[in-house]
Amino acid sequence: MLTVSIEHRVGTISLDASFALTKPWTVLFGPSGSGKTTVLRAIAGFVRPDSGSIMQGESVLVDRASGVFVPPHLRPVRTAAQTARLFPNMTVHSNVIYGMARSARPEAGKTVDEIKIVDEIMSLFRIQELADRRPHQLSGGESQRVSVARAVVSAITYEGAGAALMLLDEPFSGLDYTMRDQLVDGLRECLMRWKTPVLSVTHDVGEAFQLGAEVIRIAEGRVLRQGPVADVLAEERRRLIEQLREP
Ligand SMILES: Nc1ncnc2c1ncn2[C@@H]1O[C@H](COP(=O)(O)OP(=O)(O)OP(=O)(O)O)[C@@H](O)[C@H]1O
Repeated sequence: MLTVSIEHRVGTISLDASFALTKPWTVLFGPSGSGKTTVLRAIAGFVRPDSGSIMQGESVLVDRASGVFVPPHLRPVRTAAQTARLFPNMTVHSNVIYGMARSARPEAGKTVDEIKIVDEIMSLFRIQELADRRPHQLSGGESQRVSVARAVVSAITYEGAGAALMLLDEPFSGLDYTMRDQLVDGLRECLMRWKTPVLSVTHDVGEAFQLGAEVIRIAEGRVLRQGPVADVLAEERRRLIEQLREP
C-alpha cells in the first residue's frame, strides 16, 4: 500500500501531508483549495514535492533526501484528472481503448476478456451509444465519463507487478444525482472485483458516505483526521440532515 509523507509549497498553501492507504477505497475530503489535487499530482508524479517521500509498498517513488524520483509513466498509478482530457481526433471507443495496457490493445490481438473489459466499462459509464462520436460532439458530463472510463480501463488492465493505484479527482462532479448514484455503486463494485485500490477526491459528504470509504480529512494542506467515514464526517452528516429538514 501507499505511504505519503510530503511537504510542498503551492500558491498560498504549505502542504504538509502524511498518511498511509490501508483500505481498498480511500477518499481525500476537504474544502476547495485545501491541497487535495496537489496530493494526487504528487503521487502521480506531476508535482515534485519540496521534501519527503512517497512509497508504494517497498518501492520508493519519491525520496527527496536521496534524490529518487520515479517519472509518472513508470509509476504503478493511473489517474483520471478533474477535467476530461480526450484525444480530439479519436472516437469515444478509441479513446477508451487507448487506456488499455499496450499488450491488451487490438493491434496486439485482443482477446475475448479484453473486449469484455471495454464493453463492461463503457456500459457502466453509459457511453456505449456515444462510441462513434468524437469529443467535440459530447457534453461536459459525457466527456468526463469517457475520460474516467479510459482511466479505469487503464488501471484494471495494468500489466506491472501487483495492482495499479487508481487516482480519481472528483470523478462524479459533473453528473446528475441519479447517474452519480448508479455510477458510484457500479464503479466501486468493479474496481473491488479487479482488486484495484483507489484514492479519490471529493468535497461531497453524500458521495463519501455512499462509498463507505476510509476518509482522510484535509484542510489548508494538513491532514486533520483519517478513519471510517461515519467517524470522520459525522458532524457534516448531522449538519446536512438538518439542512434537508422541512423548516
Ligand atoms: N500551479 C499552481 N500555481 C500556483 N498555485 C497553485 C497551483 N496549483 C494549485 N495552486 C494553489 O494551491 C492550493 C491547493 O490547490 P489544489 O488544487 O491542490 O486544491 P484542491 O483541494 O484540490 O481544490 P479543489 O477542491 O478546488 O479542486 C490552492 O490555493 C490553489 O490555488
